[in-house]
Amino acid sequence: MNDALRLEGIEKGYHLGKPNEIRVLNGADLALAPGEMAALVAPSGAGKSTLLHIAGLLDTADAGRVLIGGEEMSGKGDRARTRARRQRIGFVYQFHHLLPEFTAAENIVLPQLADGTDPKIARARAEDLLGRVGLSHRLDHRPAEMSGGEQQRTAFCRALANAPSLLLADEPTGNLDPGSSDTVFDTLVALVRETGMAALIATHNLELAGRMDRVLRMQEGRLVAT
Ligand SMILES: Nc1ncnc2c1ncn2[C@@H]1O[C@H](COP(=O)(O)OP(=O)(O)OP(=O)(O)O)[C@@H](O)[C@H]1O
Repeated sequence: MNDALRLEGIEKGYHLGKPNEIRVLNGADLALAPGEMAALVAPSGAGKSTLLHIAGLLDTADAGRVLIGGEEMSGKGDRARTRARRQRIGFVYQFHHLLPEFTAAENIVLPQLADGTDPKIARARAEDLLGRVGLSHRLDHRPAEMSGGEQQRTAFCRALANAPSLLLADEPTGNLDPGSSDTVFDTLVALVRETGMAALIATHNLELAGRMDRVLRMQEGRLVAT
């Protein structure tokens, strides 16, 4: 079976004008099997976000290949990358980035409508997903009317709206206090396990990382097993 995500020889630098070139990724390789959950642990500035953005087709590498479900994405144009991002990849950020003027359910309906799903089916899926993370009573609340943990759980549901095969999360509980971070993280893990997605989750929290199938570190712009 194809890997859910495969990175081969990824290089990335930021060119701020000589002599200020920063090399962040320097031949990073990764193979993530379907259903596998891996943690990405590295100090601040090591390049976790850069790697996740490249894997999530939000940014392009200077060199190397990105394969999603066995399909090479590196050379593809914007339309194909956008479609792959919408259908096959879910992304969770440290801050929820929910649309403030829409309710929790609407935030999960919208990406489905963008993908051509029937509105009734989209609404039913939003209700189902929010129910699974214990938010059936928050369907029609706007983000400002929810707690930080509730907002982040809604953001997880939005990432899963179009049933992607790969979830990428950039410190998904980094913005929450330690107590709610733990329970919200548990919710994310349960949701990923239930759906059988592969997931790559950047976190500073070693205890949370230890609950994944595998923990990866970044060392000199490469990924290494711990
Ligand atoms: N757009 C950019 N332009 C220039 N430099 C950048 C840019 N984005 C990131 N960098 C630099 O690249 C390096 C890696 O950044 P990145 O955000 O990937 O690290 P990180 O491991 O995710 O850090 P954190 O844990 O603090 O979020 C940092 O030194 C950062 O300053």
